[in-house]
Amino acid sequence: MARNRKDKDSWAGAFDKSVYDWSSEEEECDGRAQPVQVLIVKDDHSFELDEAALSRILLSEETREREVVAISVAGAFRKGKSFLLDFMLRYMYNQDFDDWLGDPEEPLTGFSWRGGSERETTGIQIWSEVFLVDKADGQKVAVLLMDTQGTFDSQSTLRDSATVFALSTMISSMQVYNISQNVQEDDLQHLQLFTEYGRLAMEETFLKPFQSLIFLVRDWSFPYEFPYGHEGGMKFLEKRLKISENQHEELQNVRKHIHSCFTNISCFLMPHPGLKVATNPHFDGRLKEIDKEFINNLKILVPWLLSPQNLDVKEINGNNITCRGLLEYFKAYIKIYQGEELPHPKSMLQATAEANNLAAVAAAKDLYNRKMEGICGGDRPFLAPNELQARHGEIREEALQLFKGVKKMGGEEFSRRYLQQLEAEVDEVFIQYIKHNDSKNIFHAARTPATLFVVIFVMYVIAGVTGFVGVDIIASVCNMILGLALITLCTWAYIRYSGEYRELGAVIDQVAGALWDQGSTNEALFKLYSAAANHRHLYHHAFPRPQADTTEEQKRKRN
Ligand SMILES: Nc1nc2c(ncn2[C@@H]2O[C@H](COP(=O)(O)OP(=O)(O)OP(=O)(O)O)[C@@H](O)[C@H]2O)c(=O)[nH]1
Ligand SMILES: [Mg+2]
Repeated sequence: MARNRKDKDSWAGAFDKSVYDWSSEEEECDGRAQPVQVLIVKDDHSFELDEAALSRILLSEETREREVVAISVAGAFRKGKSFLLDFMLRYMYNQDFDDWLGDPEEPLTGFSWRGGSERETTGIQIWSEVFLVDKADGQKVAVLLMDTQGTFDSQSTLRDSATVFALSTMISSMQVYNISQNVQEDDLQHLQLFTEYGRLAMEETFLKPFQSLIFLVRDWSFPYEFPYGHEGGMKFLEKRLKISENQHEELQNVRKHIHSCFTNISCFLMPHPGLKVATNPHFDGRLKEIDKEFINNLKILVPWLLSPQNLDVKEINGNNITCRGLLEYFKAYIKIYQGEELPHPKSMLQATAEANNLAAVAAAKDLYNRKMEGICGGDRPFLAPNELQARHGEIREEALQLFKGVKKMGGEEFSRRYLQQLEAEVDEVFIQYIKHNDSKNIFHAARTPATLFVVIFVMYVIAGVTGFVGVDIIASVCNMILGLALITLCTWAYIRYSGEYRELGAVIDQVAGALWDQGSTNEALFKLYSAAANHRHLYHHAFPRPQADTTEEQKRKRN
């Protein structure tokens, strides 16, 4: 459904109380405007896009080809986001009236809001009615209002909060960042985390990924420092987001990141709405119970956000997006968050604990590598394998002790995983050291040519003997093998000299190695056998046969 904001007749019906009298859970059954749940966060913390509902809003005849302005309000839970959006709705319906705020006795309805400490809004909700607004250049744009799940409620993981915030920032052209009392460093850090999570899911672009960011500071209590409103807000924000040389790098990075993400950044300081709003459980949003100061600033804030000249059309990669385009982007973005390719954002403690443990793993591995290099690395001479194994054992233990000795956050259980990782990595590196050490063994290096020489020699002798005896067929087979071995030897020599065709060289080495091992095992078996045969008398001497038993048995047999 779309409503033309200039269409006064339609406004009267729209502002009728019944229009707003909707709970967010109800379906749009009789065409009356209501919030529509388009992004659902399920109990298992997965996300689902209600494509049908979103299509109904974005693909209606009047809106689908119109350029879209998407306004979202996001921030921590229970800070009056939905409450503010309902005033925005009033403005959209009543804009042409001076007194757009309406009747002081009128309860505030629209997006579902309430008092209390438990969260209210979940996922992302969009007002079912798209407002058609005439911009100054005569173009009609479609304005979409979006309410979001508050971040950091007790039922959401950090990933849930980051995803909802990131998605709303990616989809909207104007993101109102609703914060309470002040712009704290953690507000900036969370914004950095969430926008980075959004940027990760978007294609790389040379343009800034997001458009307008409006810091909306609620319950501002220092008007004597910076006055309420936009101008005070801008001066305040300028001070907060200033980057200076002598600032710590961490502070600079957060600020640089925020500047690099948004095309426009502004700020508005809002006064406290009064104790009735904040603490009275029966407060239903009627104006007469809200502080005058708050209402006065509301009258400035909402037109400042929503008047036609201030509406920013949604742009992606420099192109204006229509409602139809926005639907496609929404579908594409949600797929990325449903998949597993994005890393999960981590809590500060978890990220710090991981960094601590990884740093300790790196330091321990470094120690191991340094010490092993001193023993068998580079051009150190060949070391007996037993000795190498013993030294590895000592140094490995030293590295593990170093890891265990470093102070790390996250606890024993958490760091055990990293200890196992360290052990595995050290053992893997040790295999490389063994290979490196082996390669320095001159006999090892000569194994391939030696094997090939032996094959050539043996084949030569067998071919000679069998040829002499007259078994020509065997002689020619041996000659063939001899030729092959000779070619292989030449090829191997060329590969070793030129460094080309290294794969082929590796195959030759492997085959020669296998032959060598085969030969040496056979040889070892042969040696074992002949030693056993030569020294059989010693065996009999050590384990004499049970003579008596045998004679008795023989006697029994004879009987
Ligand atoms: N202190 C204070 N309270 C406000 C303000 N605006 C609204 N409230 C009150 O804050 C409470 C929560 O309002 P909601 O609009 O439901 O808050 P929300 O941020 O949408 O909450 P979630 O949907 O749970 O994230 C209500 O009792 C409002 O009366 C404000 O500017 N300051
Ligand atoms: Mg809400």
